[in-house]
Amino acid sequence: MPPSPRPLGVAPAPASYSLNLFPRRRCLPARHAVSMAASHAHDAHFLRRAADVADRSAGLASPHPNFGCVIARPQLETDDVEAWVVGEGYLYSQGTPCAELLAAEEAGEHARGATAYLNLEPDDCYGNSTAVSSLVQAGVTRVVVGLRHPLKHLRGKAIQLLRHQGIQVDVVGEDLQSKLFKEALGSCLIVNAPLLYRAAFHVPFSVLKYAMTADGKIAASTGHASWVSGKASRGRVFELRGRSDAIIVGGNTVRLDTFTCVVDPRLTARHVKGGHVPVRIVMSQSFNLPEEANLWNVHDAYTIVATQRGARRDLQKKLAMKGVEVVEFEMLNPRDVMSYCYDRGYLSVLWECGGTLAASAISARVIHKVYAFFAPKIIGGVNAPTPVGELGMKQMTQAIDLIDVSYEQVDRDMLMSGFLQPIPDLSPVIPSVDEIPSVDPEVSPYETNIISFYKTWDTFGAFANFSPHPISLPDENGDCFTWPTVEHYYQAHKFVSVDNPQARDIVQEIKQARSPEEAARIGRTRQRELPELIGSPRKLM
Ligand SMILES: Nc1c(N[C@@H]2O[C@H](COP(=O)(O)O)[C@@H](O)[C@H]2O)[nH]c(=O)[nH]c1=O
Repeated sequence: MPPSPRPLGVAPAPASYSLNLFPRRRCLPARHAVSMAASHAHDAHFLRRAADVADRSAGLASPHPNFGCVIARPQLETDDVEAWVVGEGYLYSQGTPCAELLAAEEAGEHARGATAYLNLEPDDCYGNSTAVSSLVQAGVTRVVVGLRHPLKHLRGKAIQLLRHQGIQVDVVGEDLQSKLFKEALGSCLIVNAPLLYRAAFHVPFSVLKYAMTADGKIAASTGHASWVSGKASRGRVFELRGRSDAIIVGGNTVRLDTFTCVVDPRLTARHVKGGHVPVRIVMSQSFNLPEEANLWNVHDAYTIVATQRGARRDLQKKLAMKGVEVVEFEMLNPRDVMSYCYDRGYLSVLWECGGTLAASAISARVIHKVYAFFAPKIIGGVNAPTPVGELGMKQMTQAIDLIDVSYEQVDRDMLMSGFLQPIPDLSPVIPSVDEIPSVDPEVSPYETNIISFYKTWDTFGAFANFSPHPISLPDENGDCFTWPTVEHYYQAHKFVSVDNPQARDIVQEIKQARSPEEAARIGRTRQRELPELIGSPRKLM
């Protein structure tokens, strides 16, 4: 609870201010009308604080975003800007009062003439006790917004409503352009990275977490893994789980830990009593799972087993009797499971799986961030498992570079975290249709019917060659063949029109490639090595 501010004894300040950025050291008498320019430095400071406040709802508010609201007004009696905060709040669960209402209630009369800082444009606009009505009734005269709402049907609505109520609304990157906002904007993006990724890619924000010894192993060759990382690191893992809607492990993790009686995983966020308990998802194509396991105790947490259609129906029934939900997929793969999680409203998923499944998820481009705990120990073991299995990369130059990498020591361990794909910054975004004429009458709202699909994770990424979905087409003999991806089909058809056994072998090799990346690598390499086998383009269909 911020210290209650001393009344300034002033009438609500006008909507715009002019602040003496270098106030004289002596305290001005409080009766002086407070005037302050919207100082970018102060705005950035409070916006960053709003993002930090919003982060308190991580894992609790899903599928709602993490909203934070800080209401502040200058107090000339003190240089301590923290004392300028008169109220703050965050959405602490679904169906609870919005952050703006909580902040306004805390600020009371001190909200009049103050500025409200929001990490994200509110979503609930219409009706009482909503973000907009709370700010209007509180009497704030200015609102600073970090990010417009990323969901198109909500984008720009609250901003427009607040402006219609005569409140000055400054959006970072639009009305507020200054490098001073770089860090605060970064905080606004990160605190809602799950929502931004979900809105952009239509899959939950996925984090791959593993603990690895200094010699690159996640367990001994026997599978024994208790523990690689220390207690403090495992505490951080509990926090990560507490922010996630679901945790994913492979069947091997359950089998291994249970059969070797090593650590029968529970995958619960045991750091706080009564904290958020994520769903546990086991991906197992064969359904070759133990009848008894901690994970089947649904009193700890809800458990889902994702499997291939028809796998071990007898065991499915037994687990279903224990309250485990079994979901069957035509072809069990990370992207389909993530689409399923998207449909269930999950924002954030934590993958705590073995290397095979981790590689498959990375290849399917559903992993967005990595948390790697490095432990200062050596275990050795030629067959000891490693964090990521086969990605089809044969040259180090193909390695995926992490971006926005952070390093942190956690007791004796080192935590490295980084993004595999940049946070999709949906701002500056196209303002909602009815705002466009006021923004730029020349721009038709339908200008944006051009689509791009450079990457499989673009909105229309399904049109990209690498998009992980099969296509069935007649081959040169007229027989229907199902290609794993368009890339497989494209690379193979460089060689089909040459009647040569080597060319036919290459086509077979590409057909068997386990990923579009591998198909591309084979096609390009063979094309470079044997240009004479490249056929003249002919009707491919
Ligand atoms: N051994 C190991 C990890 N192993 C992961 O944690 C799971 C067991 O966690 P729990 O079910 O909470 O006991 C296990 O299934 C595997 O996914 N994680 C780590 O952070 N550090 C470690 O040293």
